Amino acid sequence: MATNGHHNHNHQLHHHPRRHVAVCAFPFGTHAAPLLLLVKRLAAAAPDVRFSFLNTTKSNSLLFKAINVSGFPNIVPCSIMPDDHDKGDGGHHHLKAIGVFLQAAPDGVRRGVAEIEAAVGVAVSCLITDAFLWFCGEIADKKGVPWVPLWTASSASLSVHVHTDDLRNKFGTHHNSGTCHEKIADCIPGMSNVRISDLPLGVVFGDLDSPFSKMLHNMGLVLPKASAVVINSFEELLPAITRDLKSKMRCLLNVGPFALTSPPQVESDQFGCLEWMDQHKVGSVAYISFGTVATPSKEEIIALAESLEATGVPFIWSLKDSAKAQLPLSFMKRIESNKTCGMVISWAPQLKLLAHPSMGVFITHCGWNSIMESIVNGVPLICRPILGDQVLNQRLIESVLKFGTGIEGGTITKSGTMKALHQVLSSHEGKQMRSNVKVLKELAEQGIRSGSTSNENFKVLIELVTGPTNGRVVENKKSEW
Ligand SMILES: O=c1ccn([C@@H]2O[C@H](COP(=O)(O)OP(=O)(O)O[C@H]3O[C@H](CO)[C@@H](O)[C@H](O)[C@H]3O)[C@@H](O)[C@H]2O)c(=O)[nH]1
Repeated sequence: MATNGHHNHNHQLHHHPRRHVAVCAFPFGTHAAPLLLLVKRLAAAAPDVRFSFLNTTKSNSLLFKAINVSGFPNIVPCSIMPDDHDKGDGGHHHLKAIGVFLQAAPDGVRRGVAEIEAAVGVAVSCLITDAFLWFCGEIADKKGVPWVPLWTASSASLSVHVHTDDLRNKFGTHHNSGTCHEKIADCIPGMSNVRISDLPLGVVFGDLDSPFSKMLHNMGLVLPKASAVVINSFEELLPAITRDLKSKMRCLLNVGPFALTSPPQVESDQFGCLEWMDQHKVGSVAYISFGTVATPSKEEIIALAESLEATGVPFIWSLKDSAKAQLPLSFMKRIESNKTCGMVISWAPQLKLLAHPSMGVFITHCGWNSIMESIVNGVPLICRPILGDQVLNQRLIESVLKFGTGIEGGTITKSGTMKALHQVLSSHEGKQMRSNVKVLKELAEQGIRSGSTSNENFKVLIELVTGPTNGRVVENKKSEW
């Protein structure tokens, strides 16, 4: 394992920090970014506490370029986790790389923590980690310090993992979702609209023995024992699920949406998207992104391009260069000769785009960060989930929160997408979706006002992480390690 040159040499400030918190990231997908944003918020509240950000070299170098921590000498990137071999294609390589990382991670964390303790000369007094790193609970417990995992997705998917054994007991386990897919996951409070087929792979169907499924199962078993589980959400969004999770956890802290409470400060607009948006009518533009992990098939990319061409809906499409090559030549020629019809770019300033008045609809894979960002900006969705929690997220959006629609048949076809675009942008139903998401936006904003839930939860978190707690009992239940 390589220690890197990232160690901070600002000895004046850090020779004797009051406390030393180890933060352990999961280096795939959009997991490390929300963790660093949370740490920034904590570091601002506790400038005399040092936060050592343990991660792989590759992830840390991308992350600390994307998120500016220059005003935070107490956040120190420590690239001492086992390095990943992420090919970033969302397929087999990605899962394999995750498996390799997960296998090496427990030792990596133990050694990493010992290294930073030796380097700083102050013992670690709290472990904040991605929830996927479930084994950190035991590491923290052995050290006698709090473990504070961050769950980066929705409370609904968290609940599914916490209730995995209940689901398996009731519905059995299956090779695929075919045999039980229309059944309702009603053994989980707040899930009366969720079908078994909406659950992530590896819970009751799929490969239950893959390293990823096992990790999620183990995580669901140990999270209730964590000192506090932190979520990028707000309690009012899914109140029944929140209530149930609170009854199962020692402490559950919704401290989001991060898009409001810890927005990233640098979002460069190198392609001039915002000026382009200025030229379009209010509520008219479609923004398209499928996140950082997976991309739809070539056929779907072509069908999406055709639907945009046929409808004439102006668009900004964030698409990796490798996938851009799959777009039809005629489509590329059209957008090159007439820039106002749309742009295809490799990375968009998503939050700023969603906040722009011209934004009309977000065609999304339903990653949780994207969903929260849509809610805080009041943007309705067209959903094309691909993996993991995304199908469940689509179900919540369509049937519970009601601010978006799927595409007929579940995959992108020209006619299905044209229909969905019409529905969201031009129909009465679309109007209703827009007004529903505005209500959620308002709830999110209320949640972060002083004295409200997310804000109060953050205060509890600060006390827990930076202590001393002045006798205040933070948890609802005693530890059962
Ligand atoms: O051009 C782009 C594309 C993406 N983003 C940002 O990238 C993030 C994407 O996050 P998300 O929507 O959550 O997608 P993934 O990166 O795919 O997220 C992974 O992690 C999420 C949180 O655990 C899960 O919900 C997803 O299923 C999983 O794929 C968001 O903050 C976007 O604002 C940009 O800024 N510009």
